[in-house]
Amino acid sequence: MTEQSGRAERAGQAEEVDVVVIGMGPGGEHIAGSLAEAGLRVVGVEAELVGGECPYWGCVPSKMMIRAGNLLAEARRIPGMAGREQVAPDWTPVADRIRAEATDDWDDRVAADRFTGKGGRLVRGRGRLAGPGRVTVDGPDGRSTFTAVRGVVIATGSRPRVPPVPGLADVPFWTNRDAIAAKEPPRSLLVLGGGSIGVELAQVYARFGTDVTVVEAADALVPMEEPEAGELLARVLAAEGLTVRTGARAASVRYEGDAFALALEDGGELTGHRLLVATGRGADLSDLGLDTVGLDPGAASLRTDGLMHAGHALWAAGDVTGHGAFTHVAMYEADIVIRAVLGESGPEADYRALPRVTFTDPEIGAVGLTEHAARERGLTVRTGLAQVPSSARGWIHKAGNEGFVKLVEDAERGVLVGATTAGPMGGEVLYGLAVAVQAEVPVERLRHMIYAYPTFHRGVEDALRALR
Ligand SMILES: Cc1cc2nc3c(=O)[nH]c(=O)nc-3n(C[C@H](O)[C@H](O)[C@H](O)COP(=O)(O)OP(=O)(O)OC[C@H]3O[C@@H](n4cnc5c(N)ncnc54)[C@H](O)[C@@H]3O)c2cc1C
Ligand SMILES: NC(=O)c1ccc[n+]([C@@H]2O[C@H](COP(=O)([O-])OP(=O)(O)OC[C@H]3O[C@@H](n4cnc5c(N)ncnc54)[C@H](O)[C@@H]3O)[C@@H](O)[C@H]2O)c1
Repeated sequence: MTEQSGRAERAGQAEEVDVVVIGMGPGGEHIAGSLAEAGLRVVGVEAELVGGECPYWGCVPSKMMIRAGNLLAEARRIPGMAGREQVAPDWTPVADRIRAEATDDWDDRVAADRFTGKGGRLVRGRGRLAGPGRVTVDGPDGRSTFTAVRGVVIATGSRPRVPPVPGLADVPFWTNRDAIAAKEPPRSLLVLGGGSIGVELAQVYARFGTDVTVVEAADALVPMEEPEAGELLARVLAAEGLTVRTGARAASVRYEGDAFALALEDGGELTGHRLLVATGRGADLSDLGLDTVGLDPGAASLRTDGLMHAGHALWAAGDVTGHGAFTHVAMYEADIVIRAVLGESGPEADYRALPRVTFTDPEIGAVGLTEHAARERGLTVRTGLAQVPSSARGWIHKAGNEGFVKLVEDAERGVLVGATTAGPMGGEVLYGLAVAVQAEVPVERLRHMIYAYPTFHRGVEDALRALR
């Protein structure tokens, strides 16, 4: 604390700074750090850990778990391909690695020092707006108030959405945080929700010996993606011994002894030693003081324009904007905010080629519109589908080669508006198609280029040939 800020706080006055960033997840940390490096007086406000959900309870530790699960799965593919295998899964190195390498045992000192090393000032506590350009923070040392002369950035992320299933609020269910911090795999696990979190964590735990059941209300797993992706995952997960229940709605939940009982609307009942609720995430705008700047605290997300303005001298980035709960969206929007605050020109936000990767095995890469979404928009759609196992590389790969490439073309313009790449390294195969969607490369051009043999991405050429 500087002498001036100490005096201001003791006197109960507002301290003047250039920018206040509320929420220091991937989006907020990038904005606050970059603006501080640019020489602005920046206060970063964080209620929990600098770095947010991604490094401590999200992307990073979950992908460490997935890497470990994939190693086991690859070893189990050795018979018939490369000899004999004897695999003994052990969660200890996974849990240890998450503590030692990913999260420092959920200690954010390195991230906090990184920010202050750039010249920023970290204020711990819960921030809220108290009028235009004014922020109060309630923290361990009491309340501080700031006036941000350039403006305020809201990057408060999202939190799990818990459905109103009778009994659920009264039982000790897991969210992603418990599933990431677990020191041992449970004997059995019920997973409510078959979206990204549900399927990624379900497959990992099953590979470490947990008896897993996935309960998804929609008719398919990962229902926001192409139906072929959900069908593929259901088939693969079932082959690995998981139980997958789609079109299944939970009617009530009980916790008795050491087990959960999940009653379904169709009359069935499922049991498990742990219950992971992974039914989506959403922003919580209720306690951000949005009413003090004329915005609706009851909205589902913070509406922004193309330069991420949520209001006058007020910007937002990341999950809170509702454009896709992904770290790459938070970072992309953060870059736009940084430019806007610094008065630099640049393109507005463009979500046409928003990439998603579900890191199951097979990975599900997707970009742009699904066939359904494209038809809903009234486009004249042609689709092309190619199966990975029938490609040269897929056939060579053999064990674990399930997957497909699906292309969605706006036939009137002759450009791709969406693509899905499921299979080994599906998320990496996606890249070329993300460029094609973003740059609107004519399908005719894509047809007449050279695809290296025998790569997985050569399936794109087959799918282009199948467009109709
Ligand atoms: C299990 C899991 C796996 C995931 N895997 C991936 C993946 O592989 N790839 C990917 O792209 N995305 C993944 N995500 C999503 C990714 O974690 C989020 O999209 C990303 O963290 C969003 O960043 P953010 O900055 O918007 O918000 P967050 O990371 O949510 O950070 C927001 C921060 O704001 C703080 N905060 C909130 N309110 C206040 C307040 N009033 N005052 C002060 N501080 C406040 C919070 O404490 C938090 O630290 C995953 C998420 C989960 C849960
Ligand atoms: N690989 C990645 O990039 C990655 C990984 C994990 C999470 N994430 C991000 O985090 C967000 C949240 O993940 P998520 O998996 O919780 O949400 P999600 O929106 O991906 O999936 C939630 C699923 O739960 C289902 N559902 C909702 N209510 C239900 C109910 N009562 N009973 C049964 N099923 C129900 C939905 O139909 C949906 O399929 C994702 O949208 C994604 O943006 C990304």
